[in-house]
Amino acid sequence: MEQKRKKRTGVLLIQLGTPDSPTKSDVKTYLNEFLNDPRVIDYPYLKRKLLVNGIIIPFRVKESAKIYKELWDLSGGVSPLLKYTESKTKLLQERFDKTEEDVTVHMAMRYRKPSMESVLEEMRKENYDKIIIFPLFPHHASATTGTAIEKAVKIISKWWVMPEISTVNDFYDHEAYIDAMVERTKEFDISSYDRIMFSYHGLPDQHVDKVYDDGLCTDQPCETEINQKNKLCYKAQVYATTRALADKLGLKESDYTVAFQSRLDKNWLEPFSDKVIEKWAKEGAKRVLAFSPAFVADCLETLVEIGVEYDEDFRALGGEKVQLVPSTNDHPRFIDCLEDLVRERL
Ligand SMILES: C=CC1=C(C)c2cc3[nH]c(cc4nc(cc5[nH]c(cc1n2)c(C)c5CCC(=O)O)C(CCC(=O)O)=C4C)c(C)c3C=C
Ligand SMILES: [Fe+2]
Repeated sequence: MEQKRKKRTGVLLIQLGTPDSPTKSDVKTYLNEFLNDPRVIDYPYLKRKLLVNGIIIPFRVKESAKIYKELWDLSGGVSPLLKYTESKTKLLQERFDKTEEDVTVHMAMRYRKPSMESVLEEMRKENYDKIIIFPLFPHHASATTGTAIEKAVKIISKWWVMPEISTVNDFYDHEAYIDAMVERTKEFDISSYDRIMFSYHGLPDQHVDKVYDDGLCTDQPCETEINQKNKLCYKAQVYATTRALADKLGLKESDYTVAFQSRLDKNWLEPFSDKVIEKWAKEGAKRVLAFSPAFVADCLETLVEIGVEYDEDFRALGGEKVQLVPSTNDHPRFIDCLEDLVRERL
């Protein structure tokens, strides 16, 4: 009898992407690719072009390049987002190298390099039986998970031979992801902080409203429950992560605040993290512990926005310290999470 052939699986870990370097020209190229994505700035083509290329990029690029330079300086001359995506890929591969399964782990960035086109072309040549598209975002958003899956599927759909395809849509409540965040907290004495913030990347209100066929996100109980209607709503998922984390950290609801950072304009999810920090400083708070669970790798938004800018603003108003809890990065418990999510799909 013929021996059963072993199934070959290729995993594609996808991160958001980062500029090639912190120069103005590389940051401009990155912002141009990123912000012209219709799932990110969801306006009709001409309106988006005018807004992004006529207003946002010209007004933003100088400041963005400056903060990217700060990030590179803080992180040894590399993008931490790229560095940690590479180390996650290597560590996950090592897990599968020790097993019977034939699994190869690749990584790509949705914007810039390594590009999804080039990595998926390598994967096509491998002739995998199955491809697992794995965006590295715990919370589902059209601007992150959605665009990564759409692009991968668009590229694969042009192949002559189609492999089996599986996707990871979210992992906001995966036990190992929550545990990895909790492990990161162990180097801090939570009881020594007078305020605790869970600061998530923001989203325009209209992005969460578009999850619902009738009504708005604010009509839903997203802050207190996940249900059939809001299960893929970013806001509902970040609150669910917060409840799971608070539970494991032994925090009561009154001990912490959920807030949203990195907005481009005022019609984004509220409360805004920077405003909350400002209010706390004015109330006389001295020490803030800030978690940023939407990011599974440290990046501009964690190391510079929270770790430097919020800290400076807080001190300027009389506070002592905004302490960032590092992202899960390549913590072994987070690699457990990745392994688990792949294994469930083999
Ligand atoms: C964690 C999930 C993310 C969501 C949701 C998200 C939405 C979103 N972001 C922008 C605009 C910008 N984001 C920028 C940086 C950035 N964003 C994420 C993740 C999410 N974004 C990451 C991981 C990073 C950092 C990348 C790095 O290189 O370290 C930037 C660039 C920086 C800046 O100029 O401030 C912009 C711009 C929008 C418009 C959006 C949803 C609509
Ligand atoms: Fe962003």
